[in-house]
Amino acid sequence: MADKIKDAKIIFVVGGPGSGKGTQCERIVAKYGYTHLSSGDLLREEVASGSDRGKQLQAIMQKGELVPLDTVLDMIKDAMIAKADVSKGYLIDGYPREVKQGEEFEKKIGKPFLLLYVDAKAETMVQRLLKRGETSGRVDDNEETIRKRLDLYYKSTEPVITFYEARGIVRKVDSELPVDEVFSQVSKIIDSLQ
Ligand SMILES: Nc1nc2c(ncn2[C@@H]2O[C@H](COP(=O)(O)OP(=O)(O)OP(=O)(O)O)[C@@H](O)[C@H]2O)c(=O)[nH]1
Ligand SMILES: O=c1ccn([C@@H]2O[C@H](COP(=O)(O)OP(=O)(O)O)[C@@H](O)[C@H]2O)c(=O)[nH]1
Ligand SMILES: [Mg+2]
Repeated sequence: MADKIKDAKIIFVVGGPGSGKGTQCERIVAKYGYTHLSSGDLLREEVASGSDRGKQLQAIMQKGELVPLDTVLDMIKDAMIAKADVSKGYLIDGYPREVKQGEEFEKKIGKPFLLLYVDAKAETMVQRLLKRGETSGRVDDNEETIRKRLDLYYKSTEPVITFYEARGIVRKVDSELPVDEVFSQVSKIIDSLQ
């Protein structure tokens, strides 16, 4: 089964909470036809199913902490295999959250050719998430949890960017700009690589 995705084209999309990863991924899907897999969305689907595992996940996410690495990786892998026959490539959104997750992904699945780094200022991210929280229904879009997600992002996820910089596959976009302008930067990057 895993053979099906052995040579898949993979893009990691990394950035702080509310930086605009999901927004840019939607645009990439519309233009390039990649399969969008958001690790956070996969986890929220499990929560919505009402399963026992979902209940445990919700408790972790509500606190802004990280779900165990193997759980997330298994979900991503299953979702990739399910789409293998129709996929031109995969956008893995919000993953890896820590260097170890990236290493495990590469051992079990494959190597990304690009890490798209969606960069915004902390205050911008907080404001966007508070606004989103008015309608998103996400248990983690509240001020207290947003601060924790942000702290964890700087502590655990930023080192992921440094790790892949050494490999020369990181490209940064400035997501303080309007969505269209950010996407224009994203398009140039993807066009130059494929
Ligand atoms: N002004 C502006 N707002 C944006 C931009 N990108 C996203 N937003 C807004 O910011 C909020 C968060 O965007 P998402 O795309 O959900 O961010 P995310 O990085 O996927 O966030 P998480 O799912 O929390 O990781 C949304 O309500 C968007 O409307 C941007 O480039 N410019
Ligand atoms: O690989 C992942 C992705 C997400 N999460 C959990 O899911 C939440 C929401 O993640 P998402 O990427 O949707 O949003 P972000 O925190 O980036 O705003 C995080 O706070 C974590 O609790 C996790 O543990 N591992
Ligand atoms: Mg998202």
